[in-house]
Amino acid sequence: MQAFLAPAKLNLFLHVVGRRDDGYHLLQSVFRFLNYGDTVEIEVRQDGEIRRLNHVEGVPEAIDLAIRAAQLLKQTTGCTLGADIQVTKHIPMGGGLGGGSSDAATVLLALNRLWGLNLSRQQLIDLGLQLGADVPVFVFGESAWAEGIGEKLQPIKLEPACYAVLTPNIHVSTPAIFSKKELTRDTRLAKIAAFSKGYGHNDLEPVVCSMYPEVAAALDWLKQFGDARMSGSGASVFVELPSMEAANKVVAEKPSGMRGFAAQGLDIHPLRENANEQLGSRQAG
Ligand SMILES: C[C@](O)(CO)[C@H](O)COP(=O)(O)OP(=O)(O)OC[C@H]1O[C@@H](n2ccc(N)nc2=O)[C@H](O)[C@@H]1O
Ligand SMILES: Nc1ncnc2c1ncn2[C@@H]1O[C@H](COP(=O)(O)OP(=O)(O)OP(=O)(O)O)[C@@H](O)[C@H]1O
Repeated sequence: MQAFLAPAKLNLFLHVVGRRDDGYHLLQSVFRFLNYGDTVEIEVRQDGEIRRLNHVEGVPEAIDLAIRAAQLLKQTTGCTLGADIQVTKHIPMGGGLGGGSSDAATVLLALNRLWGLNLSRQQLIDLGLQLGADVPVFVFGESAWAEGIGEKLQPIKLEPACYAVLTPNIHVSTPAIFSKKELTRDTRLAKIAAFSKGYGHNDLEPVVCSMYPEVAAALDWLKQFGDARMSGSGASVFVELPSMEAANKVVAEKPSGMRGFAAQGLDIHPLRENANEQLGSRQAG
């Protein structure tokens, strides 16, 4: 089996700027990957079957985004090969860190190569969007300024940074948060040039904090160390710290009732180079 990283992401800020007719929300956000994530192991099968080797608590095979990504890629391309897929989860589920989405993107990127499909990065982004709004950025593969529902992506240069990430032991439902009446949906549109460290806020944060006191408490505690924020639709909260030593120290001192890890920003997705090669060979051919 070949092993691939599916990194976690942070939303450094997240503005809700509108709503589409289909109910999906228009966002502006900066996505940053972390050098912490799930491990996705894949082995090509000659018989065309797609099989999940692991059990994920609460995630039946039929809805597992890693498996659905493989099935979608197979259906779309008519590839006759299959795959054994094993995901070792480290990213807290429903944590706003994009775990399932990242697993799906890693499967798309890895199978594109292992099945010899030569789909372009843009084709994989389009497929990823069918699986979820957070999948495209992982296929895009670098720190991004995101618009639309998360599929309009521009690269953005970010300073190196270390983070402490805490996840209260609760599960936040993304659709439930987006459907709340109290959610503000009219933050003013900004340009990418407006972004610098500490920019913006997370519009979903007050809604999640009012529904889940555990998230409010985690944020309050983390704010003693800096400008703490929630990622995505929560429940995870994070703060930037000057070093990994400082980040590890914060995680070691975290209050009970939550998970935590320290990580560094990851500028390029480990599978990004492969996507580029595919793109390059396609253009050359
Ligand atoms: C909050 C973020 O994590 C920020 O990165 C993402 O926008 C969420 O992305 P995701 O978990 O991949 O979300 P999806 O699985 O596509 O959507 C779940 C549900 O969240 C709501 N949703 C999601 C994304 C978005 N831009 N607007 C929405 O209103 C919709 O009700 C949708 O049915
Ligand atoms: N491979 C997978 N890993 C984790 N969750 C998955 C997976 N496949 C499907 N899911 C489903 O997706 C839900 C959300 O999980 P995920 O970890 O992606 O949330 P999240 O970090 O809040 O995502 P996002 O930030 O994209 O909203 C889970 O509760 C689970 O039902």
